[in-house]
Amino acid sequence: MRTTFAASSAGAAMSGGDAGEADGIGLFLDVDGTLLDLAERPDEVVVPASLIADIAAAEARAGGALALVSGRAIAELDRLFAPLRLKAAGVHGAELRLDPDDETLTSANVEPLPHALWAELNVLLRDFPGTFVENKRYSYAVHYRQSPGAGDALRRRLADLLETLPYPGITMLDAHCAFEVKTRLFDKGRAVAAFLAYEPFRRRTPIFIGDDHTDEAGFAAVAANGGRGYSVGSRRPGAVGAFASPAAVRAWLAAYADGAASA
Ligand SMILES: O=P(O)(O)OC[C@H]1O[C@H](O[C@H]2O[C@H](CO)[C@@H](O)[C@H](O)[C@H]2O)[C@H](O)[C@@H](O)[C@@H]1O
Repeated sequence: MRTTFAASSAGAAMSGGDAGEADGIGLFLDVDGTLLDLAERPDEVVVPASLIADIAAAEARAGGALALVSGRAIAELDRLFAPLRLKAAGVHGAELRLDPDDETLTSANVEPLPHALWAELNVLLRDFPGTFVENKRYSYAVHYRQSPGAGDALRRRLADLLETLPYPGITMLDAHCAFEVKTRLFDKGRAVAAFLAYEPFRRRTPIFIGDDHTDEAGFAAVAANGGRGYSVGSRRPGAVGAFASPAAVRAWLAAYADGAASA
């Protein structure tokens, strides 16, 4: 069963508590292109066994204040990072799991996208061999990694489609060789804000690490709450620094988990 989550009212209902344990940071980690190297297809990513152990140890060092903030669905994150079941935001914040013992919640007012739009996208993609669309209920990700030259034409066709179809409020975001078709009702920034209203994130200094345009809302949210965003590869708008690669993020996480690095 899914429940609707309203960040503001639930946050106000939280009791107080000292969040000053550990070293005072709250870690928000993007997945693809940040913790994991990018792969040709979404189901081809490799999760190093050492990463699972390092995330668990980093979560312990952060006093539990660690969450995945991903474009993937939470069920998919659980499969990738098994046996861990982490605090997580999925599908760019449409799904929230503030406590690993809880079920997955959907953000307030967020509904699955219309099936008719899914059908329209599949028809459109017949003109773009090598592309495909991934159905995440609250977002349809149109992938063109295997047809990289198609990006510009595909962007124009998708924009035209969204303009002409009767689905108000649906937009698309540029991602890595993909366009995320979603409503404007949720994003990674709002997901981070929801976590920050809860223990153990309250009063922590939030750190967000992400790699693409969809992560920029996360960088803005941590900056607005006294924290810092770091991108991966190039330095993206809103980030105060950048890791060279996902391998560099994993190395930092391992060092942080060991107590050999801080944030
Ligand atoms: O927010 P993230 O955790 O970074 O997830 C973003 C998207 O990741 C996946 O797509 C991306 O990674 C694939 C595997 O490396 C790659 O083939 C694809 O080109 C990338 O766009 C995932 O499929 C999406 O649903 C996520 O939104």
